[in-house]
Amino acid sequence: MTRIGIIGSAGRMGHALVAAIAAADLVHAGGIDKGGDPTALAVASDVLIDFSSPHALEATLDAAATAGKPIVVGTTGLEERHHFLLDDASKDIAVLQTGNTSLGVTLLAALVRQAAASLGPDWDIEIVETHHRMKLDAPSGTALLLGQAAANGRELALDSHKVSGRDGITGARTAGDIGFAALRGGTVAGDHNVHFLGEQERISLSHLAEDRSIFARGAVKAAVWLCRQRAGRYGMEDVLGLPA
Ligand SMILES: NC(=O)C1=CN([C@@H]2O[C@H](COP(=O)(O)OP(=O)(O)OC[C@H]3O[C@@H](n4cnc5c(N)ncnc54)[C@H](OP(=O)(O)O)[C@@H]3O)[C@@H](O)[C@H]2O)C=CC1
Ligand SMILES: O=C(O)C1=N[C@H](C(=O)O)C[C@H](O)C1
Repeated sequence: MTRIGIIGSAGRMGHALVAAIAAADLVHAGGIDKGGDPTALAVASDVLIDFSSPHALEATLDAAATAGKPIVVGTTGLEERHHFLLDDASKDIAVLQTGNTSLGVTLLAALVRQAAASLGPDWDIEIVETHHRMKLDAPSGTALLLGQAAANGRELALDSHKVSGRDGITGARTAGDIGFAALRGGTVAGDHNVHFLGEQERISLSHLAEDRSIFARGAVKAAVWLCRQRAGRYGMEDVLGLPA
């Protein structure tokens, strides 16, 4: 039976993961939080799942690569340098990183890509996300993932078209921008709305997470799948057999 080690085990997602591992009849190999030893955890596990902090990533990837164990990274707030670290580790081990491990958002990303490609550049794209008051990063990893899907559909680079958190005299909207707005409050597990705004008509594609158990189930499914993969970089669409 697959032994799963958790980075960020005492957190909200850590608790949800422990429940999902038990529900899937798998083995919880242990967990660490800030100050814990990722090397010992990697040795004791068949696969690692990391839902913690970007600050943990470098040491966690080193531990996974040294022990030769695959890793699912769900932590958000990652910067370009973290993606270089992920690319580097994926030369030696199987690495799956995603801003959202749910089935629903993975499907939504494919739909957003298709809609962006079909509607064309005359339709403005705005992404609105709502999360609980404790969330540390914005825009959410999911919003960025959906923005990337829209940019892929339009065959353009998200970095040069991303506009986040407008305030003040912003001027008129630039054609081709992909806008992001973040709301924070209460206990919302994660709502994402992708708006396509055209001339006299609008389309909105949405995903509403009712409980973070959906992320935990997806992460556990991904971890089991990842144990059978070669070294490389993967996404949830690979696990679920959906288009990227
Ligand atoms: N991809 C997805 O589908 C999802 C991603 N997330 C992301 O997962 C992450 C965690 O979310 P959540 O569980 O709500 O957050 P919490 O704050 O509840 O938990 C984070 C945990 O990580 C631990 N941690 C912090 N720094 C380190 C470190 N350097 N090394 C090891 N452990 C550390 C914390 O320990 P301590 O208390 O000791 O600091 C804490 O137990 C966030 O980035 C969030 O956005 C969340 C849900 C779904
Ligand atoms: O911090 C959270 O809670 C969540 N984080 C992820 C994100 O940043 O998109 C996924 C989910 O929306 C919950």
